[in-house]
Formats: sequence, C-alpha cells, structure tokens
Amino acid sequence: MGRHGNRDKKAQKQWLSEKRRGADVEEDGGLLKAEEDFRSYYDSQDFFGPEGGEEQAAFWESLRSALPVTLRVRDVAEDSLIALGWKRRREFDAAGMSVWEIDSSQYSRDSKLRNWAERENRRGTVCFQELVSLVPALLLAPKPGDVCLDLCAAPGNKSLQLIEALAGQGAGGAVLSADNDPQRCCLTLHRVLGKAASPMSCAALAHAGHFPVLVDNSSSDRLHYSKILADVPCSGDGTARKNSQVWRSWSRRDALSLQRLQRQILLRGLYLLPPNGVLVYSTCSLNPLENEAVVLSTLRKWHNSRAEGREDRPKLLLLDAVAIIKDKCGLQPAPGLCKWRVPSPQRGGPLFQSFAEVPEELRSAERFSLQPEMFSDDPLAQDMVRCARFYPQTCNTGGFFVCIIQKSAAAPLGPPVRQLNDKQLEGRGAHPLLSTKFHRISASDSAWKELTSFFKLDLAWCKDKLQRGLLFWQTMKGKSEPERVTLVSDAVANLWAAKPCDGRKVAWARLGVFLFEQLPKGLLSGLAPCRWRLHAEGVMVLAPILQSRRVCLEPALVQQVLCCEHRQTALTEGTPLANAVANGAGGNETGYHHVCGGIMVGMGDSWFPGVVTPKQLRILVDDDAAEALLEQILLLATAPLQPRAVPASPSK
Ligand SMILES: C[S@@+](CC[C@H](N)C(=O)[O-])C[C@H]1O[C@@H](n2cnc3c(N)ncnc32)[C@H](O)[C@@H]1O
Repeated sequence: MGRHGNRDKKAQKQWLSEKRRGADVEEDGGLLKAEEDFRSYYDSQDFFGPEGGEEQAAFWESLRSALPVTLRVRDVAEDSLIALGWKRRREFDAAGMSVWEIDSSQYSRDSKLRNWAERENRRGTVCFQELVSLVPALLLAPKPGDVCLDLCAAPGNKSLQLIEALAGQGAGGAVLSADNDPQRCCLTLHRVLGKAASPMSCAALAHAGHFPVLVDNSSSDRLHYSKILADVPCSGDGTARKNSQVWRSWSRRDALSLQRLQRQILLRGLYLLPPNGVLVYSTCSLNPLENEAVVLSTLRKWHNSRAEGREDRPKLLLLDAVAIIKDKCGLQPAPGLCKWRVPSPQRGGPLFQSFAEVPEELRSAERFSLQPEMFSDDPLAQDMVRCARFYPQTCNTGGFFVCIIQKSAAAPLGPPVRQLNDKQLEGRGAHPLLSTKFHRISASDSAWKELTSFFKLDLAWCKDKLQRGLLFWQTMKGKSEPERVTLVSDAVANLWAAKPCDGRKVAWARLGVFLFEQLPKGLLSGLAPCRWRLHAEGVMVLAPILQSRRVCLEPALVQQVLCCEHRQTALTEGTPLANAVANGAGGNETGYHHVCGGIMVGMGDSWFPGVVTPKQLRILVDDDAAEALLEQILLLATAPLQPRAVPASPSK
C-alpha cells in the first residue's frame, strides 16, 4: 500500500517486509528482474504518446533522483524557515497554504535541520507531506459545516489538512477519519489527529468498502458526507523517489490484487455521497490498473445500473481535475490515460489491450484472474482525460493520480445497497486496541461536578456545551470510571449519536479534542481534592474558560523547572516559584499554601499542563515541547515578553 508524506518508520518497515514476502522474489537477481519488469510494463503503457520519447527518458531519470523533502507549515515564522535553508513552493500561496521544501541531500547532511523538522512534525507545527499529496484535500476544499469522510485515513496527513482547512474558516463541521488497520487507526491515526487538537476530528475503525450509512437518531434522516476522500491502498510505485525499494520489489500481482479492493472502496464512497457531494479518488501509483481502470469500471457500473431502470440515481460527473488543479495551485498535471494494457500476472508475461485477447486460463485463474472491468475498451474511457496524473519530471514531485467525481443534484438515494451478513458482522469492533468507549457527560455526574468546581470552569461555557451534548467521557479497557474528557463539534456529536443502517456499532477510536485526563493511579491519592489534570491537547481550548488553578510564571522560572530532571522542581517556601504556585493554586488560608493537583501553567500566551504535589511543581510536557519551550525562552531573553493577552470571553 502506498505511503505519502509518511514518516512512520515502523509502519514502513512492516509494509516493506510484507511486500517483499508477497513479491515474487527469485533467489538470484530476482529484485533486478522485478525492476526490469516494472520498467518494461511502464514503457509499454505509452504514458507520453508516440512522440514522447524524450519525456519518457526524463521520466525515468527523475524517478531515479531523490525527492525533495516537503513541509506543510502550520505555525512557524517564515524567517526561521528561511534561516534553516527551506525554500517556499509558491504554487500553494493562492490556496493560502505555506509549503516549503529542501533538497534531500541537504536534509540528510544537516542533522540540526533534520532534528528540528522531525521535532516540529511530532509537535504538529509542521507536517511532512509530499507536494502531490497536498492536492486531494485541496480539491475537496471543505467549507464551514461540511462533514468530510476520509475512507482510508491513516496515518492521517490528509485528514489533518482537511481539519485545518475547516478550522481556518471558522467553527462547524467534522472530519471522520476511518481506516481498516487496527494498529494504524488506533495508534498512528490517533496520534496524528491529536496534533489538530480539534473538536471537529473523529476516527473510527472501519472497512471502507462496507462503511455504514449513518442515520440521524431523532429524525431518521440519512447523514451526509458532503466531501469524501478515497486515498486508497495502492502498490505505491509513485513513491520510488522516496523509497527506491518500491520498484525493486514491484510485482504485477500487487496491482491485480489491489484493484478489486480499490473498486469496492470507490463504489462505496460514491454510494455514500449525497447529491452535489464531491469525492476525490487518489493513489500514489502511476499504474493505470489502479487508477483509470478503477474509475472507468466504477462509472460504468454506476451507469449500467441506471440502464437497469434505476433512473432515480443521481448522475456522476467526472470533473476536469487537470484544469481544477492548475487553477487551485500552480501544479501542472498531465491528463489521465484513455487506453492502457492489462498485464498477465507472471513477470515478463504478455500484456492485453482488450478482454477478448485474454486466454481462458487467465480469465478463470483462482488468484489474479483478468476481468473485463480492468480494460479500457469502452467509449466512456475517453472521459478519463479528466483525471490527473503527476509525473515526477514535470513539477519535481512524486508520481500521483487523482480524480474528482461529483454527484449531480437529484432525488436522494434510498436505503443502502449492500449490507454485511451476520457472520461478517461478528467480531467487528472487538479488536483489543479498540477498548475505548465514549458517553455523554451530564451536569449531574459527580466526576463532572468535581472537575468543574476544582478548576472553576466558566459556567456559561459548560452549560452551553452540555446542552448541545458536546462533552464526553472516555472510558477504557472495559472500566466504568472515566479516564478522559473530550470536546466535540456539533457535527461530530451528530455522527456519534447516529445509528448505522445495518445495525452495527461504529467502532470509534477517537472523538474531538481531549481536555482533561485522570492523574496516574497512586499519584497524590488522598492528597489532591480532584483526580483530574489538564490534557496537553486541550490546554489552549481551556485557557479562556479556566478560572482557577492558573499559575503564571516568568520565563526564567519555567526554564528552571524544565531544566530539572523529570521537569519537576522543589517548591521551597518564600521562593518566587513557590509564591507564584501559591498565588495560582492556593487555598483560602493566608501565607504560603498551595493545594495539590492539576494546574495550568502560563508563560506569555503559551499554556501547558502541570501538577503540584506537596513539595514539588511538575510541568507536564514531553521532550519535544520542553525543547521548543526552552528555545522560545532563549529567544525571549533577547526580545522581551509582550504583556500577556487576556484570553477571549468563553461564551462560545
Ligand atoms: C495510502 S494509505 C492512506 C494515506 C492517508 N490518506 C494519508 O494521507 O495519511 C492507505 C490506507 O488505507 C488503509 N486501508 C487498507 N485497506 C482498507 C480498507 N479496506 N478500508 C479502509 N482502509 C483501508 C491502510 O491501512 C492505509 O492506512
């Protein structure tokens, strides 16, 4: 399956070893043969037409050159990026995106630069994302209130981009990120979505090909995803510039076996799309079998079912992705192919132009059989020029394919076309990593009362969020005691409350942004009047509404704590640090006194979680955040701190 912008080394290693196992590797020089077959198969596809010899040569040359490292920047000053040697890709300026790149050899030489970029990527101020992989979310361009569905979301970079696009336009909307792989969904995707720290995000473990139709709990209306992304698993040969192993272990069978799943996912996505909704299908492969063939066969299937008398179905329009991409960002993709050859599964075997040429044994083979829907001999194939192909030599990118399908306005669809049977339903959602449950917080819950009174949360804010049903407890591992508090948008709350048509439960892996979590078991038991502390994700959401337990520190004091082991230091009575803590987390008595438990530590406009014990203050940030804070403090030593901005009124 394809990787774009993915720095998850563990997942990549696992994928490579699986791929090697699956690849038809021969003992002696087998890898070389795989590469040869890849080359001859791609040459035979005639990507650049009969006159395209030079371009073909440029294609192979650039596929062998390393890809620049690209960053989508969320929150770093332009000066710092320039000072580090990053260069801006201006094509994305018009779309309001800050995209920077650097030569890969410079990146691997310069460990300081690398460490900085990797740290900031983990913190979420920048995101490693290959240039072409920015395009799908850009094409979906979510608007406030949109409910987006990312069907194959892990590791989550495109979901993150969709959430940021929504958030940048004001409140409202949701991005539901789904993935079928429990590890990738519950660990990688979960972590990446945490960087967005957004009430509009949520994630579920689900097979995209069976993604359920959700029905509003009260009105029984079908819930609509106005924007759907199907960034499907693929053989990933477009990533050869980032990962030279890809073509060395390339196999025709990868594409042949993936095509069925890709068609299934696209078909389901189109089914879930409401009239006027937009779906983007993408892969990081240049193989027409995984791209145009999937789109053509799905559109054909859709049109055929109309011919069978289902005229109520809205039409599917394949939009001109090439023109739209040129308009939205300056990249210049090539049009999709209208003709392609389908390979027999064995290495070096024949290629077929039409299904009529395929011998019987390849039609009926148990595995990797060739099917009519793989071929381009259909008048509808001419429309495939509206798909977009990114060849590496054109804009110095990876290889990529993308197309945009819109459903025309027409009568809404009826009930789902396909349901899982009981056997298929069995065991779904029961994966051990999915031990998380969410349920709504009620004003009368004792834990909620404890938490709101300890931190003195703004009452109007709490009332509003509770009335709208936007606050949730998260429980884990079958326990009834809540472990976290999350905040979601109205649209995410609707998704959570909706019922799948097929009676299944949605296997939620994540909802919204975490605000609070329990103190670790045993810590401060019997000493802290409240067992809750702030969660690092939600601290900026809480900053305007937390009226107690705020400890404001001068940068030098923060530095003092961060430089101590475990980022904790003694609170010696009479010292400026102890006084500041007693001021922010004090009891009613006069003189030095602080109350143990969670606090919010502030420095300028930055806030982070902390905890006070009878004798110590601990700042609860990870190594990356601590390092970045220390850098910020060093900078402040040369440019003094501005007066603290008063947080906005918490009424919304
Ligand atoms: C190309 S990657 C997606 C990359 C992701 N969109 C991003 O930009 O970060 C494909 C993903 O599809 C997932 N996948 C594979 N089969 C699936 C299925 N049947 N349903 C849903 N997801 C699936 C894989 O686990 C993998 O995470």
